[in-house]
Parts: sequence; structure tokens; C-alpha cells
Amino acid sequence: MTDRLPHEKGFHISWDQIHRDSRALAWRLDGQGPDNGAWKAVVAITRGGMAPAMIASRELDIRTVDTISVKSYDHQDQSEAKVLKAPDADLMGDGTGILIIDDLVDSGKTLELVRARYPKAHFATVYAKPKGRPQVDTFITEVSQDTWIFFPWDMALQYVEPYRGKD
Ligand SMILES: O=P(O)(O)OC[C@H]1O[C@H](OP(=O)(O)OP(=O)(O)O)[C@H](O)[C@@H]1O
Ligand code: HPA
Ligand SMILES: [Mg+2]
Repeated sequence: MTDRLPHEKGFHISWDQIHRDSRALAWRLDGQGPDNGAWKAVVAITRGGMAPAMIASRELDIRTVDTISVKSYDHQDQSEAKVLKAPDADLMGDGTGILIIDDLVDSGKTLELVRARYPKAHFATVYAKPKGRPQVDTFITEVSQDTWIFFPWDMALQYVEPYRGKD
């Protein structure tokens, strides 16, 4: 199901926009790590966090990149969040110096689950909705709770009827 729900506004993000916003996130995080400003590693929350984490780790010149797989939605239907794959335990410790990146925080359930495992990590998302804000340490753009964000990897260019040609 890719149509937005009736009560929701659609916020369509292009590849260019997510690239710019992910870069802005990286620049905001630069020099903010606990070890003289340095970060130990980047961890992407898959799958949506992988593109922003790739862009941020490139900007910050961090080559240690791991993933945590959390599934909390089936398309637009929320279910209970589950960890399907954990990152390297020796790397993570309690999360100190680890930059955990996701594309967005919505209800905050995903970050809450990951935060419980790595309480000392820094949590960063590109976009944030109000309910999830308490779970995120750094983000770039806030959108209203009733906005559904459409990411470029979930969309395709398609023909649109001219305005005049519509019924
Ligand atoms: O704050 P929450 O309400 O938990 O929602 C945010 C999470 O939901 C989406 O992931 P999803 O579980 O759909 O998986 P995906 O990243 O593989 O698309 C999104 O990428 C975030 O990770
Ligand atoms: O607004 C959203 N867009 C895409 N995926 C999501 N997962 C939770 N909220 C959203
Ligand atoms: Mg996700």
C-alpha cells in the first residue's frame, strides 16, 4: 500500500533532498563524539537508516559501520518492534562513542528499543515527528505527526495526467 492514509499529509523526499539533509546531519554531529570529539563507529538502523548512515559516515570519515535490524512496520501498519539482527557486541559495549543513525523517528518505538540496549549511544535521525522527539538526540527536520514521509527508495517517477485533462 503506497497511497497515503486519508488523515495524513504526504511529504515526498527526493534523493537530492535526503543527500543534503543527511550531509547536514553529519556536519551537525562532527566533533560531538565523546573521545575528543571523535566517534568510534556508525551503526545504521536497517533498512531506512542505511542511506543516511552511508552518507554521514562518508562525511565524518568513519569506516567502522555496523547495522542493527529493527522491524516495526509492515508498510504503513505498525506492529511490535523486534530486533532481527544485532551489531557486534564487542564494538557496541554500552553504546559509548557509537553514533546510531536512522532515517526518521515517528512514534519513537524503534529508538526506544535500541536505546534500551545501548543507553550511552548517540541517536540521530534525519527527520523527526513530535511523538518521537524525546528519543532522538540530533535531527535535521521536524514534520507534523500526521505527515507520512515518502522516501525516494519507496517511489518511482511516473506519468501524471495534465491538470486540464483530469475528470
Ligand atoms: O519511531 P517509529 O514509530 O518506531 O518509526 C520509525 C521507524 O520505522 C521505519 O522503519 P521500518 O520498521 O518500517 O523498517 P525499514 O527501515 O526496513 O523500512 C523507519 O525507517 C524507522 O526505522
Ligand atoms: O512517515 C513515515 N514514512 C516512512 N516510513 C515510516 N515509518 C514510520 N513512519 C514513517
Ligand atoms: Mg527503519
